[in-house]
Amino acid sequence: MLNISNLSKTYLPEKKEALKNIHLQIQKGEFTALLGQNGAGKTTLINILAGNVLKTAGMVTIGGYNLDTHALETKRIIGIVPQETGYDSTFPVYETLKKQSGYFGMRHNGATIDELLEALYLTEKRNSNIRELSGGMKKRFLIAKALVHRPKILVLDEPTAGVDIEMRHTLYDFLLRLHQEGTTIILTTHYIEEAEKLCDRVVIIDSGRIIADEPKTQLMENFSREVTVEFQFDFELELADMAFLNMYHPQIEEKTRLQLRVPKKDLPKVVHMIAQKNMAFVDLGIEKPKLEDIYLSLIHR
Ligand SMILES: Nc1ncnc2c1ncn2[C@@H]1O[C@H](COP(=O)(O)OP(=O)(O)OP(=O)(O)O)[C@@H](O)[C@H]1O
Repeated sequence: MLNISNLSKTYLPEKKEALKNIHLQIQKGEFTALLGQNGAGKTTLINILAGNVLKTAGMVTIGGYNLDTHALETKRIIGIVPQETGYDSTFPVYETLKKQSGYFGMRHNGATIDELLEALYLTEKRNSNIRELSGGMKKRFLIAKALVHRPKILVLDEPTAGVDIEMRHTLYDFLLRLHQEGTTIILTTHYIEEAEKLCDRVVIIDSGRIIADEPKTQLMENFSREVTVEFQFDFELELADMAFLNMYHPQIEEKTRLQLRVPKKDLPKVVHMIAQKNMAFVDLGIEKPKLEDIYLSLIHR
């Protein structure tokens, strides 16, 4: 669906290398998170796909069309939701979406626009000037604008930044529905829980390079070889009595909870070691690392 090879971008005149030899293949129907710190190169990549920034080297095909030779065709396949909310216009919402449809030769898609306005909670604002929308409404308007031509791929550059929590969850539901209906989605975000909740693949960019690209479950699996295990007892514990567990870094919380860091393969052994000491626990919890921990450990590696 999207094929990026040897993609590089150097901004002149400072010769800032924003992307360094990027390779990325996105299959139809994937929901991919593109993560990276400020300045990692995410927006540059999206702007290249949108045709707003010229690449320095490499090849991009979108839905089989080469971006260099078939720019117009690529625009029909992809919908881009830009990061900035500086989008300003004195035109009304509905009229702008209608005009946007016109660019793609879609003249009778009033029903699609109505549906989008409804799903994005903008129906009441259909006749308002875009300038009068709040930041969060503008974001939703930009999503509608990217979708009026029913693109097969939707790319969103931090769609939920500055959007309140309730509306963020509404957007998650909207994106999940869109994905279920077959749209391929690429999402950049700084909210790791967003990637965790929505995406099935995680690509991490650092200083213009892809440093991780894996199915989310695989990435988490690779990093979750060690888990935190917490045993709850109904009597008070002494750290000195836990020396037999020293290799698992024992810690006592609120006198009755014992926390250990245990490689997964040692879990049965640890339970056995505790049972052998006649320490009957009343509850047991296992905490796997979160995507956030994995992300931080990768970019600081
Ligand atoms: N027009 C430009 N001219 C020169 N340098 C630029 C330009 N646009 C971006 N850069 C630089 O390229 C690098 C990548 O920037 P980019 O905006 O792609 O990062 P990002 O990952 O989207 O960051 P953020 O999370 O802050 O949006 C940064 O060092 C940035 O300063």
